[in-house]
Amino acid sequence: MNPTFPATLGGLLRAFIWQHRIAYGGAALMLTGISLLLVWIPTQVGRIVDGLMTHQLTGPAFYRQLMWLAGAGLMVYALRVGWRLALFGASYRLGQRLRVQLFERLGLQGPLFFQTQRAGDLMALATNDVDAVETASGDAMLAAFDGTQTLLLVMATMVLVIDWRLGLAALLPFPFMAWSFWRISTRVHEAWSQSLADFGHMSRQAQQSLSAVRTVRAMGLAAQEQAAFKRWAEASGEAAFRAQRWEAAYEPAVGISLSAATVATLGCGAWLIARGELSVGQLTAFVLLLDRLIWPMFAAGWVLSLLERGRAGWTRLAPILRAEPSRLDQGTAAPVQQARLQVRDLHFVYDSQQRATLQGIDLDLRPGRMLAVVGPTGSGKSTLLRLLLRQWEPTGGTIELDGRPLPDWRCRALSAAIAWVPQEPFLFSSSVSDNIALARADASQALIQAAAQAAALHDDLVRLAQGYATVVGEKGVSLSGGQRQRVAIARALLSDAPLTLLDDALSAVDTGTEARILEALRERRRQRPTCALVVVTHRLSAAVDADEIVVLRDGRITERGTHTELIALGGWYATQWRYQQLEASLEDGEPT
Ligand SMILES: Nc1ncnc2c1ncn2[C@@H]1O[C@H](COP(=O)(O)OP(=O)(O)OP(=O)(O)O)[C@@H](O)[C@H]1O
Repeated sequence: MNPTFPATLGGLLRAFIWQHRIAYGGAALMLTGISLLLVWIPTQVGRIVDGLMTHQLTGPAFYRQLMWLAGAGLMVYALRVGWRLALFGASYRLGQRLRVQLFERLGLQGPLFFQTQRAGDLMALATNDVDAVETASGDAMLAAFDGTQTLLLVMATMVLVIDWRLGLAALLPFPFMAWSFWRISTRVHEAWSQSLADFGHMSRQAQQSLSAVRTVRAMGLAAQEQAAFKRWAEASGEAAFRAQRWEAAYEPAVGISLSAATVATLGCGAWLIARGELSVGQLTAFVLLLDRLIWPMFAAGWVLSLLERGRAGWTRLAPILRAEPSRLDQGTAAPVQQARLQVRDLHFVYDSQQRATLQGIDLDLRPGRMLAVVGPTGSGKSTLLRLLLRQWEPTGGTIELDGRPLPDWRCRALSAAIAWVPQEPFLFSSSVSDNIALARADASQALIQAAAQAAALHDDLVRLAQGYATVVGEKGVSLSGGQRQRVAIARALLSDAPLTLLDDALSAVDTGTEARILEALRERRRQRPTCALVVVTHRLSAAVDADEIVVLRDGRITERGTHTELIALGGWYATQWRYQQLEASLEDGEPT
């Protein structure tokens, strides 16, 4: 577990408040000033009432007292603005820090993590759950401090300054209120936890439906997806409303308790006035002070509710923020100079699989050369590339690039050294130009165009209304599958990476285009002899010119050699080649 973040909300808030002690201290001082003034005002009113009743307060002295009251009111206003700026300024920083760290942490996680976490849930964490923790560090801290302080000050003034017997009478209903608060806060916590969990489900549902919008429509699943979304939205809303309903019960509990306290105070006060032990002004001040207790009572309920929400949010956030990165970046070597690849006795087993996906793989790829990996579907070809990219760690054996094991390289250096074109390339929702220049933001338009030409994409692009400036839509929806593949190939051609990995990346182009692209890649190796190419392909025509072809079957290399050698061997490769040649000639209408 990553120790940067404490496991509990209490721990997090303590650490954060200590870190921002000046802002919190300033807010606390201003709140104390407000509480003192708010307690002083009723006692001042009491003094004025007594002065008026005894005719001792008249003329300028009376107006002076009124001015003091007005001054105190203005001061309260100014201090209220001050604490808000200090406190909320700090609590927003917590929200911001949590969001940034969440994003950074997600960047350190590998595929295994994302196999168990869903994007929608992670979005809900970054929005709703962070909000809940932020509010707990701002509003809740304010209400807890201010409520407690006001309560203590008001009680002390009632008991010590006015009359302790009145104070005792006013306290009689308080045990009932404490019991009600405890009951209500338990229910509020349950309801908020449920609401946040259901909100996560709702976000996940929305993310899933929107990212697969074409499939959803094509399969006529829109109504079903909408119903699922509605179900989670309703469940989340219902749980939030349940929490609000329980929170609403605070008000009657406070109202009943304060009414009972007022009745007890008036009864006891009348008795004390009759005995000549209390003045009318003192009773007035006391009753006004009772009013000051409303805020601490509400604050108690509010604080409990906000902290419960914050706790529910933190319970979901902390495991993600504290999770160890699944891809350790402890290497120091950089940059990779040349694409020399050595794989020795490589084994790999996916956690969820019983059998090894790769077993005893040995490969040698020298700069300037091309390796082709072929084999039946599910034989482990893409897995091999994922291990080269360090998306997964081998369970046995070693992979060396430019003479060093992969973990010795800085992750950034490794990413910069390998241009990977996956089976389904990802395009960002920006222009085609930007998508091609992703790995080289400084590339000129001429270079981008040259890469597009080499990837046999240029002619397609000039036919688009906006040309290279065409925005490709989310995930590149406005381009065909073959165009998306060629944008990704142009991206690889433009990058400085010495090692290029094509994972069945020519499957959506015709054989003529495939040949042009392979020729461009060969030309690149000729111009930059430090570069090498690994091509995973089902179509053997893409492997013919490779310096070495390996056949993977059930995770093992069963055949290896050049095209001519493998044809002579008469194994899987030779059979597939004959079959694919026959298929191609039938498509061309040339019966053999
Ligand atoms: N993330 C994963 N978790 C568990 N098993 C996986 C995962 N990815 C792939 N596999 C399994 O590993 C095996 C090899 O898959 P891989 O994608 O490497 O095959 P491939 O040769 O590239 O297949 P294709 O030619 O169809 O793309 C398959 O049995 C697959 O089910």
